[in-house]
Parts: sequence; structure tokens; C-alpha cells
Amino acid sequence: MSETESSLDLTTSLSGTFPQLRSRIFKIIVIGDSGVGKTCLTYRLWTGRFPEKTEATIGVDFREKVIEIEGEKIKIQLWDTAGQERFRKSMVQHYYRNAHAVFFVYDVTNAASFHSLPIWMEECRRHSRGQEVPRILIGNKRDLRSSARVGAELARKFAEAHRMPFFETSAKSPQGYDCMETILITVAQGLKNQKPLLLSQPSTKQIKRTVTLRHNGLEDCILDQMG
Ligand SMILES: Nc1nc2c(ncn2[C@@H]2O[C@H](COP(=O)(O)OP(=O)(O)OP(=O)(O)O)[C@@H](O)[C@H]2O)c(=O)[nH]1
Ligand SMILES: [Mg+2]
Repeated sequence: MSETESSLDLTTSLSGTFPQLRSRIFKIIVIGDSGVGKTCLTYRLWTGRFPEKTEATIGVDFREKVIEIEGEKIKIQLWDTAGQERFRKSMVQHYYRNAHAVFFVYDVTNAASFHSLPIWMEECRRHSRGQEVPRILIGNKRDLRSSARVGAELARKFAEAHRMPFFETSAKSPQGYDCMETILITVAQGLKNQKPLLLSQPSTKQIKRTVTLRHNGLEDCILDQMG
């Protein structure tokens, strides 16, 4: 898989693409340290496969697909962002502009990626201009549980303190796809009942309630599946 090529193409074509989109579009951005598995998670979600090889994302890898929710076709744009500062600095404001939800990802085997979360959240807050965007916390690489450095309880407490739903998953394990798909559909369902994209930011109080309520059941289901 050539991450570099697609990242560069997308970076240059973004501004020309957006204003022409008419259907309901939800933009979700994936944020976190380099190497936590953002590209693998999004690739898995879009193709059903774990990529054999990835390279550091440059700028952004932009993926789009239409999903049907309660009879309505909704376009989901997933922005797989670069974790490395040098590959992201010129793109940061594009990441956050009109974002409807943020997936914060850390690697359960890498404590530093967990400790970076407040920095990512602060960046998100700065660029959201006072708008509260729904946020989801995702601990990736659950298949490497035996070498985990971040306990699920600690992460859960962190998520609760910041009023975020929390999931542990793996881009590599067979269940990882179901988990990510469930998260995506749940977030899209929450967003669906809000105003159309590109007209205004969604009212996040309502979204948060939807996501949080459904989250409790979902998380149990995912943790059961992941065993
Ligand atoms: N075991 C395991 N390895 C994973 C998982 N997800 C990603 N990896 C590995 O982690 C490394 C980094 O994955 P990427 O998806 O490229 O990381 P990234 O967050 O996109 O990194 P940047 O693009 O630099 O921000 C790769 O070697 C992947 O194979 C997972 O769930 N389990
Ligand atoms: Mg990447």
C-alpha cells in the first residue's frame, strides 16, 4: 500500500472538492501520535483488511464512503491525519475545519501515546473555536494485550473525566473491523439527527447524549467480542 502517494494527492485536492458536495456529509478526523495505528484502523474499516505495510502518513489520507442509516444515505469522510509534526503542521487547520467528530487514538502498548492525549485534545479545543465536537477515545493494538502499558481502567477513567466514550480495539484482529464499524455507525447515527454538514456545526449536546447512551451497551458488546 502506498500511503505516501495517496496522502500527497489528497492534500492537494482537498480545497477543490468540498464545496461541490451536496449530500449529507459527516467529517470525522482521526488524531493521535505517529505509529498508534490510525492508518491501519481506517484502512481496515474501509477495506476489511489489515494493511501488510504502512508508511507514515503525510498530510492526510482521505477516505469517503456512503453508508445507509435508517433509510438515508450518508457520506462519511474519514480523515486519517499524520501523527508526525513535520508531516502535519501545514494541514492542521484543514483537519479541524467543519469536523463533526474526532477519534483520538492511542496505542495500548505505548504509554507515551496515552500521555500525549491532553496535547491532542488541547489542539482540538484550540481549533474548534468554542464548538464542542463529539470525541471518541480509542485504544488500539489490543491484540498485543500481553505487552499493554496502558490499562483499560486508567483509560476508561481518563475518558470519563473528559466525557468521551471509550473503546479498546485492534486494527489487526478479526473483531477489530466490527468494532470500528460499530463505532462509526453509532457516531453517524448520532450526527444524523443534527443539521446538515457545511451549513453549520452540529449541536453537540444532543450528539453527545446519543453517543454516550449507546456507548455503554456497545462497549460491553465489543469487550465481549474481543474476549
Ligand atoms: N499488532 C498490531 N499492530 C498494529 C495495529 N495497528 C497498527 N499496527 C502497526 O503499527 C504500525 C503503525 O501503524 P500506522 O497505522 O501506520 O500508524 P499511524 O498512526 O497511521 O502513524 P502516522 O501515519 O505516522 O501518524 C505499523 O507497523 C502497523 O502494522 C494493531 O492493531 N495491532
Ligand atoms: Mg498514518
